Amino acid sequence: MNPDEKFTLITRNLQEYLGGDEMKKILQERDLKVYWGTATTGKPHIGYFVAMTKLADMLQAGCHVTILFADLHAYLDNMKAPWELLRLRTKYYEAVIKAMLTSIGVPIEKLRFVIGSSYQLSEKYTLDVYKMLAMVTEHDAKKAGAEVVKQVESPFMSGLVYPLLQALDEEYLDVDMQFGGVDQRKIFTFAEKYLPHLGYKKRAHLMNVMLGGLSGSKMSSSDPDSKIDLLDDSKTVRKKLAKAFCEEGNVDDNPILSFLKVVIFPIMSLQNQSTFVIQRAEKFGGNIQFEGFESVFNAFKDKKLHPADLKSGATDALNALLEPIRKIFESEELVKLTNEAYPPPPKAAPKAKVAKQDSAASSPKAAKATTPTAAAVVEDADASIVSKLDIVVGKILEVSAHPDADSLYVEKIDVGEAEPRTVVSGLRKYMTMEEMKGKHVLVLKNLKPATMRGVKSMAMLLCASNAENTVVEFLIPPANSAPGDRVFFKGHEGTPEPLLNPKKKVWETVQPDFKTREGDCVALWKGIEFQTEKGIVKASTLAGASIR
Ligand SMILES: N[C@@H](Cc1ccc(O)cc1)C(=O)O
Repeated sequence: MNPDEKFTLITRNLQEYLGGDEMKKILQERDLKVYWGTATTGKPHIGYFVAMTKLADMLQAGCHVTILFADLHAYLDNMKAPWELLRLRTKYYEAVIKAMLTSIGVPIEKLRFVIGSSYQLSEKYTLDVYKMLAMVTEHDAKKAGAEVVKQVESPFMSGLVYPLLQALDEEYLDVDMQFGGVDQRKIFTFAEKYLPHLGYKKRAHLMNVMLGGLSGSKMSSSDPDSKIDLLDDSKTVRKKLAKAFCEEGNVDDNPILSFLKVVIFPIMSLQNQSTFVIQRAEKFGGNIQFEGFESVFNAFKDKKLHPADLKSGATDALNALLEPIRKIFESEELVKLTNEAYPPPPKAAPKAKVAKQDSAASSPKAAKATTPTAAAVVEDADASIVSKLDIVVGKILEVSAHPDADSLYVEKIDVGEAEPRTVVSGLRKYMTMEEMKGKHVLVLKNLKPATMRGVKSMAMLLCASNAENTVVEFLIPPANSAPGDRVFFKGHEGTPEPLLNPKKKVWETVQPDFKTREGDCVALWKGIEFQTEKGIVKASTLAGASIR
């Protein structure tokens, strides 16, 4: 490969890169040195294939590739990985990433793997951190981390230090360029600005596209419906892809097409294949074949390729990538590591059966049959019906009076998604707009949207109210809550339904068992506390009150 060909391969399918001229200049003399870092937090999902595929390109183009397991960063970012679990998480990441690379045909012995804390605590590095602390403004540090570090109400200093260390890593890993998702952009430009202040060279930056989440926004480790775990079994993969957003003829907003474009086809091309086959039964017209991504893209755009067929082809291709990873993770050692690194929530209810059995849920008998003790939970899927509700923390961004109804407000609520949701609530009798604005609240996200006097409400605010219905107040999430934090009930954890089927009356079944506790106003379902990762949920003054 000549330098131009290398450059083309290194930069293909990227969303963006900075420092192309410098890269080209170096390529005239030698191969490039690059690193990709990952904070060892939640379990990696299939979105990571995008970066792995790119690393495969880079290796093919002669690059020296380093993978950084950024363990300290996982801790600095709001303790996404708690200190005790940090080593285990790092081991898990190492095993998963290596399995992914093997699965796409990358020879892992050609890569260098480094753990962040192995050099980030050295005297020299530490002194550089202090030097940066003395010259970076709080404003710049905050801005740099805004898309990467979890944003909370009372931010910790660790989140401000995070981008500083990421910038320094470029120097200490001795590379020409850093590669990462386009979400890293602000940290990358921060590094470009500050490394020269320390007398270090400014590096080039390469950014891959982010795979859209299956349900619309970005794929997130904390939203089980938005992501496909690398260890999901083939049936689950099929089911999740079947539900993914993929509108006929729509090529602009299509996670399935993106996945084919940035993962499947590049991997095929590295293996000198270009034919993509979608298996289809004879009675539906038999298999379909495509040469290159463009031909799939065009067929879909022209509505000659149906979403169901596209999904089916993508499912098979993805399952083929995941199968070797699943195999590797069957080993006793890795099963143990997985459980230790990601301890399952205590006494989790069996998830598998929850989905199909809810028809009986509308019968009051089924709902009342269980007692609030965790022991009663097991086996009976309906006993955990509450886990079907998708209740999350929201932040009220705006409130206005409904244009056509005296009792209603219209709010814009940030529920941790790309866009705030519009919510209509009958709260005008009970509180002022000023009392609502900026508040953290609980919202139920997966009721079927309802149009109220011409305004479509995309979620429901949960409130406590007294028996006479004269006092209504918000449920208050724990301190430091952030939009999108999910509410769960100990012993009844599960995956919420994407959208509740109104006929199954899940909300109607669960709601009568919602109460605030006598004495301390803690919100309960059948005596079990409303809880997020950060603590428990309460009403401010109403005890023994209903919740709706
Ligand atoms: N910021 C990266 C992790 C990372 C940390 C340190 C680095 O040097 C590089 C990358 C992420 O979001 O996962």
